[in-house]
Amino acid sequence: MTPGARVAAAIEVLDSYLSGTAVEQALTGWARGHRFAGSKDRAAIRDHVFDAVRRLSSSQALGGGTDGRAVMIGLLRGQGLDPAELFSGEGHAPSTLTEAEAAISADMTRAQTLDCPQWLLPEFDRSLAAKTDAFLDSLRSRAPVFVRANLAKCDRDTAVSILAEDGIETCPSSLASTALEVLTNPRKIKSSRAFLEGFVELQDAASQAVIEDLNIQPGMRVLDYCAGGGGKALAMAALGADVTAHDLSWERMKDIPARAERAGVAIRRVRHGELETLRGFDLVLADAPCSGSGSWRRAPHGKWLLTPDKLAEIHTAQQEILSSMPGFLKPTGRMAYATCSVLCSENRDQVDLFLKHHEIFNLTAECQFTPLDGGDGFYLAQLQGS
Ligand SMILES: C[S@@+](CC[C@H](N)C(=O)[O-])C[C@H]1O[C@@H](n2cnc3c(N)ncnc32)[C@H](O)[C@@H]1O
Repeated sequence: MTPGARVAAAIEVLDSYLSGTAVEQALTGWARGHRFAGSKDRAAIRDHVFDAVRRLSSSQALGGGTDGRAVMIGLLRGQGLDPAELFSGEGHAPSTLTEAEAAISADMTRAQTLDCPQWLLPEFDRSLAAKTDAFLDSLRSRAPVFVRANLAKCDRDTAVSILAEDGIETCPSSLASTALEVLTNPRKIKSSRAFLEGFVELQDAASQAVIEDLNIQPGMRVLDYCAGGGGKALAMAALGADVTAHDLSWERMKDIPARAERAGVAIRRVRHGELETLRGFDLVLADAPCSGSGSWRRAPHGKWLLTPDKLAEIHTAQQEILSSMPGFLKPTGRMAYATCSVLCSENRDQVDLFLKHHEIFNLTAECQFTPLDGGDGFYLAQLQGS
């Protein structure tokens, strides 16, 4: 496919997305109907689409409309390119720009310039103060890819060498002692020997930093209360913790056994109803459901899907999770509350509310990562009873 034909394909996918189809589903639907497209074409189309979703409001303003064609015109303009070069009308490229399309000059609001839903801007300002604009701007670009060296099988230098055998160049990240930033061939990771034999796992560097901050010791009994696919459970098990994984949804934990086997670690899974029988953990971690605002570089559709009502539901779930954690701790145990969000309303406000109703607990440590540190945005608060 020519570069112009790839843009035309991205316009089709964006039209489907903008009419309500989930972005992954819109991409898969297009690929099914165009089996001639090779993997490089599909990757290029995917990149256009995700770039456009990251920059949706500025692209719509710069393209002078709300459909896929306007978004792609605006995206190219926002990237400093001349859309007329790809909108050539030749072959399968999109038709040439109309006079009106060529003449658009946009006067954007701050929210449009930063590609932030207008209603969320005050909460970002409250949460990040002077860093808000730089943070929101960082969400407009692709996220780097990181892997975690699995200390249960190798050290970080060995992981670098094994990845290099498959042409995957990496460099150490300063965010965590296990983290490697992938510099070349990120799409090859899942088929590399390093991944298939469990020497590395895909995991964001800030996620790894959160685990490092927990100071896990071998033999520590840890409950991963919101384990999901097990990213953090695996990282803690690799440090020698005795990990029990729990999630409201059993289905979400279905990959944990295979991932644990590949990593050479053991993780026990418990169903929601069985948890009441388990007590006395040294550490209970809740990597709570959240808006995902810290990872919107990676999952940019999240920012356009969030509504005030959905955020309110998330707050309620976070409060309930925090309140149920103390029941699983041993008397001197520690609670760790984490989100991949940078919003105060999901982080410190939740912790303050918990502390107000649980006076014997103290906040012993707190940290907030943002994409300006290199990885995703992540919040961690640690609490201990007195
Ligand atoms: C941010 S994800 C966890 C990601 C995971 N810790 C990882 O590192 O891969 C949040 C998880 O919380 C789960 N969850 C939502 N509400 C819950 C609740 N009330 N109790 C326990 N888990 C819950 C969701 O099903 C989801 O899997």
